[in-house]
Amino acid sequence: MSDAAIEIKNLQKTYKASRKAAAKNALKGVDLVVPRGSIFGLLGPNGAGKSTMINILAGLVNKSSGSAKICGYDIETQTRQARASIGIVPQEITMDVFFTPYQALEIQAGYYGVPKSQRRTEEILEALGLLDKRDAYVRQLSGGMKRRLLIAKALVHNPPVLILDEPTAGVDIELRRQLWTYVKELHRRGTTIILTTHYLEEAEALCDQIAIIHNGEITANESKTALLSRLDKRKLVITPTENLTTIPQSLQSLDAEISEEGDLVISYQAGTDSISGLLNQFKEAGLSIGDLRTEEPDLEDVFMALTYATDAA
Ligand SMILES: Nc1ncnc2c1ncn2[C@@H]1O[C@H](COP(=O)(O)OP(=O)(O)OP(=O)(O)O)[C@@H](O)[C@H]1O
Repeated sequence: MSDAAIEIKNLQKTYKASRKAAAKNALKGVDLVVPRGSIFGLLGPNGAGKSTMINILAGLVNKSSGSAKICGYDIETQTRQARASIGIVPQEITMDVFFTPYQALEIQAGYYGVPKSQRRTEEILEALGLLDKRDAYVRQLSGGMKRRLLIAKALVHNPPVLILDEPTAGVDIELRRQLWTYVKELHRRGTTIILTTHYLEEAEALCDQIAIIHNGEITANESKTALLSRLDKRKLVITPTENLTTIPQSLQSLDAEISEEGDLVISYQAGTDSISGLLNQFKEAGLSIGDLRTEEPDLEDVFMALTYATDAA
């Protein structure tokens, strides 16, 4: 059995020009390996190519060149096994509203050829908190319930790989927590999870490996810890004893700002700038320190640096 849940090699996609738009090179030779058993975050700004990549894996978009395997099965030559190995929770809520959740899952199971004796319809409905809605019409479900039903549909054939495309966009915090509890449970039982999200703190909390895609190219792909340690920018947050409303003249050469709380926040390079030097400058400006702390970069800082640094250059 292949060690990789997903193995993509030199994947390219060019959307043909239409009357309304020029041709678009959406994926420019992507190489990506998603290890089995990981919770893998795929991050990128709007239009980066995430959906194109996912849709190629799902068989909804044809690649222009390159290859992709799901659990070792080539999407082109072993299409049936590749499709059976993956469940996809789409971004948009698209569902036939005239069925009940129970019927929707049964139809989906039929579509995947799951024999009646092996169906887990009730179990899945229960796991996603939808059992009491099993016979309600989908159109009567709340937005959050519809989203849970989408996850349920992606699970009927028990796929070893589950892709969640922006699953919590517009979902309230309570429901988001519930969804993640269930996703973590699936992961614990051995499912590889791939997640695209705009909520960077969500990727930071959940994913063990993260790839960043930008303009159809992978710009980073490493463990979350390695990614976070990439930036040597740190923040020194000083709470002065006196009220500070403007940055004193002698500190204006620093990368400093005053926060809403009235703290002086100085960004510095770890390893280059010395904290004691910064503190001396602060004291020389005639200020005294009430409190002091340093902050590590978060995923948002790393994402911004990796995604937009090259654009600005
Ligand atoms: N069917 C299509 N025809 C032409 N161009 C397309 C088509 N689908 C996507 N594109 C273009 O390809 C690029 C990548 O789009 P894609 O939807 O893969 O990005 P994304 O990273 O998923 O963005 P988002 O986060 O907004 O969903 C974009 O420039 C988009 O406009």
